[in-house]
Amino acid sequence: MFNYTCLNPIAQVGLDELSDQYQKVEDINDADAVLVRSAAMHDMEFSDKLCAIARAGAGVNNIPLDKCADQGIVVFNTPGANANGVKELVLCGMLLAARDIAGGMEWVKENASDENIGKAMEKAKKQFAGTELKGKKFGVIGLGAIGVLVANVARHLGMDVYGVDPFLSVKNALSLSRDITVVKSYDELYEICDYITVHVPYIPDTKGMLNKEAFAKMKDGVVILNYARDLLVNDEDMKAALESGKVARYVTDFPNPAVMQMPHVIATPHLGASTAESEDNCAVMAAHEISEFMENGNIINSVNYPNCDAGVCNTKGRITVAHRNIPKMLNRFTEVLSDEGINIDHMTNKSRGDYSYCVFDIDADSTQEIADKLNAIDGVLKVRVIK
Ligand SMILES: NC(=O)c1ccc[n+]([C@@H]2O[C@H](COP(=O)([O-])OP(=O)(O)OC[C@H]3O[C@@H](n4cnc5c(N)ncnc54)[C@H](O)[C@@H]3O)[C@@H](O)[C@H]2O)c1
Ligand SMILES: O=C(O)CC[C@@H](O)C(=O)O
Repeated sequence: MFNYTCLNPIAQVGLDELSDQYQKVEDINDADAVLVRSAAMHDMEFSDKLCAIARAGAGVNNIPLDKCADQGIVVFNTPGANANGVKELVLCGMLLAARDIAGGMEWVKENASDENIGKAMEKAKKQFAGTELKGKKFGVIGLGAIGVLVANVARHLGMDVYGVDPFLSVKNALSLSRDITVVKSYDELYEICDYITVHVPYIPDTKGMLNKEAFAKMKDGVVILNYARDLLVNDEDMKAALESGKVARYVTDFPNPAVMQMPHVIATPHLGASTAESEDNCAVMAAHEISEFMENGNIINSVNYPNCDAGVCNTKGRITVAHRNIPKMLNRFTEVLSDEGINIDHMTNKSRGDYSYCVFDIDADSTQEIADKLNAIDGVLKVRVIK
């Protein structure tokens, strides 16, 4: 039996994917696995029992990835599962920025009881007029799951689309409409675009990337869309850019008190992934990742350990070892197993940065005693008896 806990509401359709081998618990200290969305986990302590955290979503900046890796806790996310939900909201944000739809709707509410509203609005409407998206230059920073969809939809609207991504994958490059221009530097994109949208993870390298130096290179009156994370934008510099007119509109899914004091802000309350479809997709993918890991020891879509797929175990036993990526570890593991007279039928070892993960399929039943001996090796972070 495996225990799991949910730190945020997780769509039931996902939880239903967990078999009757799983029971929900309230206390994270009793859990083998955690399902989470945006709950802040940086200040949490994790028990030795905890093996896996699945983020039902893309961004993992709410989870202490290195601390988890050091404790042998594998963290997963659900790549692409909510990308369409975000794409549709970005499209909405572009339209809200191009035309004063919100102002117009507000005016209608205020004048709702005016018998002559039909006449009055024909006079009033000029104050809400805007521009069209067609023909405008649109820049996408980060051509991942969301960025690619946003770039393609903008192209279909007749925009002239540019993208930049220093780590563009072949899969994503192939998913881009052919007439989208991929540029090599942010500067190239900043100089030409009327609309700039950001879809990169929040990591030390991207912190505050939209700052006064970046704004200085952009066209006057540029529209900035941020459906990625608040701290990608330097708030003080954004305030100055909005006040001077350098940035005409800041459309963000991440309001805070400082942002809400700024002029020309269009804000939504982190709604990008809040659609029934995205929530279901993320929950189902997260539940599959947890089941595969808890039941077979396989790692799919991890963000702090290597992916590792040894399939279903067809031998008598399976043991997994999360360990530091340092020399001689495999020698030590095989020594423990051979000292026990155990033959290894199949072994997979994968590494990612400072961490490695090993799956041993053996010709004997795994015992807690063997697991304890492996656990005692310096550099081992977590050993699990799968079978
Ligand atoms: N508003 C929301 O509700 C919502 C929903 C989903 C995701 N997000 C945010 O959007 C981000 C992107 O999501 P995704 O699903 O597209 O992720 P993704 O991993 O598919 O794409 C991220 C892309 O950013 C690129 N990248 C990384 N560092 C970069 C850099 N320094 N400069 C340019 N590109 C860089 C990567 O190569 C990758 O292609 C997430 O990390 C998350 O913070 C927000
Ligand atoms: O869970 C959510 O609602 C938001 C998720 C989103 O920010 C993400 O990074 O996937």
